Amino acid sequence: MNTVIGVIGGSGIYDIDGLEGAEWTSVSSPWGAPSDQILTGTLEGVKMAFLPRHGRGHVHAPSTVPYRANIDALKRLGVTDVISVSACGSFREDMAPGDFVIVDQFVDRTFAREKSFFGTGCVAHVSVAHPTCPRLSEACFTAASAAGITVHNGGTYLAMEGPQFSSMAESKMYRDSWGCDVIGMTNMPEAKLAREAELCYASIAMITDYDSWHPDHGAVDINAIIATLHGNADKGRALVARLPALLGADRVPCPHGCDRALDYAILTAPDARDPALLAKLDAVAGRVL
Ligand SMILES: CSC[C@H]1O[C@H](OP(=O)(O)O)[C@H](O)[C@@H]1O
Ligand SMILES: Nc1ncnc2[nH]cnc12
Repeated sequence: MNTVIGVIGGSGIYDIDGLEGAEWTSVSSPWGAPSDQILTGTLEGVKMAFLPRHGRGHVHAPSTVPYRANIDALKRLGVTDVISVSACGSFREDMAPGDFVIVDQFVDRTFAREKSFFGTGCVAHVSVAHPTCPRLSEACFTAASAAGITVHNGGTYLAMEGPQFSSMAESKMYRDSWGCDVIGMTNMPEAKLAREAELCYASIAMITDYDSWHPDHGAVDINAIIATLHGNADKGRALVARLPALLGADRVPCPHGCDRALDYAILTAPDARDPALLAKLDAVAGRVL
């Protein structure tokens, strides 16, 4: 099996350079239109697929990003490993703007998004106890370190609905009572859907601000975020460029079982399954259906 690296670029990252045979490709999905076309190509002999999460021109808000269509479209292109690159705020003094965090846990506070490919007619329950892939996350940490980026290995990401930033009371609660490290608006349900689609998922959080808890930094300022984003985006691209060499073109099964997440997940009896839903699940769950 071949490795195909899928990169979901967040705010400030709308393309990547250096791909051989780069081409923007339209992918249709039964889950609706993805955020944009997908840039496909090869880097150091490894296939890559890049999707701007908000679309080129930043069209989609965090609540309206078509998360299911995006993950389904990447799966249809043969993607095996998804790297999410996102802007985020920090709850930790030592996780400063400009630093990267390889996220390994989430608290999902989103409430206005479709969170599963499954439902009436085909019910499935996958585990997200460990929502990111340790192997892929390790490769991201190694790539970031080699690219000279200040990177923190592990952190809990609070996924909020947005689009407004948090109040100071919320920010302090997420930090002091809930023990979260960073905050953003997009990694959920993306990570859950990647698990349902049996894709390895790693999240690179690029810190742009201290949210609103920090006594010396005041409220989140979008202009300051954008200034930091420009520096972060180049570092993000440098990190991604190192991944093909680390992951290699020949893919061995995930030692953590991400690519077998559906083995025992589907509860609906075969004769009770909804044919229309099964048809939509062809890419995501075709391996087990
Ligand atoms: C530009 S600040 C708020 C915006 O940025 C982040 O987007 P992404 O995760 O796609 O990089 C954050 O989650 C908000 O959507
Ligand atoms: N402070 C913050 N809260 C939520 N999303 C963000 N994206 C960047 N900074 C953020």
